[in-house]
This record gives sequence, structure tokens and C-alpha cells, in this order.
Amino acid sequence: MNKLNISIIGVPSDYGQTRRGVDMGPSAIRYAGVVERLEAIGHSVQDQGDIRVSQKHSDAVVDKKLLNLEEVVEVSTALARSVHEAIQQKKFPLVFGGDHSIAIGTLAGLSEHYNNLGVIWFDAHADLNTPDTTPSGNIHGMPLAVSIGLGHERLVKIHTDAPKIKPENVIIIGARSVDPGERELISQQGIKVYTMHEIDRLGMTRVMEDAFAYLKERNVDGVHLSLDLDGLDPLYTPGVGTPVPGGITYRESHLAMEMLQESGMLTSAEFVEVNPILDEKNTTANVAVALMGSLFGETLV
Ligand SMILES: NC(=[NH2+])NCCC[C@H](N)C(=O)O
Ligand SMILES: [Mn+2]
Ligand SMILES: [Mn+2]
Repeated sequence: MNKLNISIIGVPSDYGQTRRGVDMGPSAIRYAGVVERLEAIGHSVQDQGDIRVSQKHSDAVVDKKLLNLEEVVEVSTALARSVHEAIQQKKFPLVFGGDHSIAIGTLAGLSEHYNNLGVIWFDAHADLNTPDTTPSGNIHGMPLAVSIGLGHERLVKIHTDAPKIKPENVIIIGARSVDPGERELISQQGIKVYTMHEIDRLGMTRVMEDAFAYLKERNVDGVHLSLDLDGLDPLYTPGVGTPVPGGITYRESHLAMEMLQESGMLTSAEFVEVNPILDEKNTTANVAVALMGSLFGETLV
């Protein structure tokens, strides 16, 4: 197995949604022993600590279709820079959220180094809303749209002016809660989606094999995994802000991670939406770290 130089970047931000506590995600994941776990596999791990995120929450609503826009722009800009620097130093960026709005910054930083990045979006949701379609105003429901260039220009133009990824290079896995506007974008933009129906029908093995074949055919120059812990069934990961029943099992998730490892295609990853306040004894962070074990090549025998 390929030994990596992994650079951990924590992003303690909860500005992409309105339930407090997800800003403690990076601490919970560290407490679950991530550094030791990855080192035991043989990787070298540098924990860069957390991006600075202001804890000064104001209740003032500037735009109810883009809650905390200013704060999200600030966090994303700083994160994009950190991710860019990690890659510049030949490190594998491993980002811990925070809510899923942080993917805006991760993908912005990655876009400077990849012209044809593939993205695996493991999630119960499509995160393809725009200010026109959002049912909540929460920016964590928008990061994929923003990254393909749709949404508020302050968000779209973070780090660089151009769109960060191509819609046809995105694969969503685990979707089971899709808003009407998102559904329209999926067909209009040609985004590949494996809903729970396909996972039930084909099995996770086929889904992942198809996903890799699809990305290879598209000649991607890297693959980013953006894993929202609400992609799993809330039975396994109760500590998330927007749980949706009927999700991916613990076993299926591990299988997906192991297959990603075997594919040798992965070039960066992020784990988001761990909310310790909503969790039961750090279960969700523990699952996140166990999944990282599989993703980075842990084996039993
Ligand atoms: N990253 C997430 N958990 N996103 C949940 C989004 C929920 C809903 N689609 C919204 O736009 O508000
Ligand atoms: Mn989600
Ligand atoms: Mn998400």
C-alpha cells in the first residue's frame, strides 16, 4: 500500500446551518484517535490544527436565503488556502468539518491543482441548492451547486473565479432527500446519482465499480471524497444535524471505503457534519475514524 503524507485540516465551523455543535466535529474526530489510527497503518500524519473560525455568532439575519454568508465566505477562503498549501507541499489533504458548507473551500483549494477532478459525494442529500431553490437558507445545502459555478457570486468566486469542478465529474452516493430544484439541476447538469434505490438494487460493490469505471472513462486527474456522515443510516451515525432514515449501512460504508482504497484513485478527502452535541457517546466520530481506517488501507490480516 502507498504510504502517504497526510495533512489534517480542522474546520470548526457551524455557519452553514443553524444547529449548534457541529463546530466541535474536528475535536470529536481527533478525540476518537484519528492520528494514531492512520499512523498505525504506516502513514505519516501532520495535524495542522484548525482553521481560525470566529465564534462570534450574531443573530442578525442579513439574507434569509444565504444565512451567515459573510462567515462562510471567510472560512471557505481560509480553508481553500490551507488545502492549496498542503498539496503544494505534496501532502494528502484530509479535512474535518464542520458542516458541509466547508466543501466550498476544500474544492476551491483543490481546483488550483486539478483540471479534471472527480468528486465522490457520499451523502443523504444532493447539496445542490441555490439561493433561488433553498428551502432553508442553509449554505450546507449548497456546496455542490456553488462548486459547479451556481449560486451567489461571493461563494462561486472564492479562491479563483472559474467553476471548481465539472458537473459530469460528480457522483453522489446515498441520496434519499432531494429537493425539487436539486432534482432539476441533476438532470440538467448531468450529475451522476446513485440513490438508495440503486444501492439496494445493485449492491455497494457494483455501485463503486461503476463509479470508478465512470471516472476513469472521464479521465479524471484526481478523486476527492466528500463524506457527509448523514449518508449513513442514523442508526449508525446519530450525531448529525439533518438525519434521514433508510441510509447506507455500516458494512456498506466500510466496503465503499475499502474499494476506494483499492482503486488507488483517491487524492483528497473530507469528513463533515459530525455534531457531538447531537451524538451518543461520540459514536459518529468513532464511525468516521473507523471509515478513515478502511479508506487509508487498514487490514485485519
Ligand atoms: N450537508 C447537509 N447535511 N445538507 C442538508 C441540506 C438539507 C436541505 N436540502 C437544505 O437545502 O437545506
Ligand atoms: Mn447530508
Ligand atoms: Mn451534505
